[in-house]
Amino acid sequence: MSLYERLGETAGIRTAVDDFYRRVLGDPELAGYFEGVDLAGLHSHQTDLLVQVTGGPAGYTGRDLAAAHQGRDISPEAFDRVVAHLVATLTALGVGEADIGAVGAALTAHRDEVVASETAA
Ligand code: HEM
Repeated sequence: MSLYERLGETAGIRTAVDDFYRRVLGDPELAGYFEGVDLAGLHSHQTDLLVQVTGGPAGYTGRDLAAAHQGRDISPEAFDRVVAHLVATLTALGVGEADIGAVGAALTAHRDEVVASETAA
């Protein structure tokens, strides 16, 4: 069974993404990054991406992660908080520890594309 199936396929992943953004937007240290963002579009792209990377159908049509996050001045601390919220979501939904580790590792692999580099203007 793929991770996609264990997460409850697209419906389960959508539920997880909703819970995840509730946590992120409710975090005063993160909410500012999302001001003025089209949240419906973000939910849908984030769901498609997670479906795709966990072994479900490939349907992600958003920008690549470097382009989506460029110029947002995302700090390493903000990145870690976002990952922690996703771990909290998956824990609350009863996802197993090994699967949470796999999702966490998949996200952390993209750290350099998301976090602002110190030399960026
Ligand atoms: C590995 C971790 C992350 C992944 C996989 C991820 C994934 C995504 C995806 C798929 C999109 C949609 C792109 C599109 O619609 O074209 C997006 C947009 C966005 N992300 Fe992330 N993200 C991550 C970390 C973060 C962090 C740490 C922050 C801020 C603290 C953040 C803030 C945003 C914002 C503000 C947008 C909206 C961009 C826009 O609509 O113009 N992301 N992210």
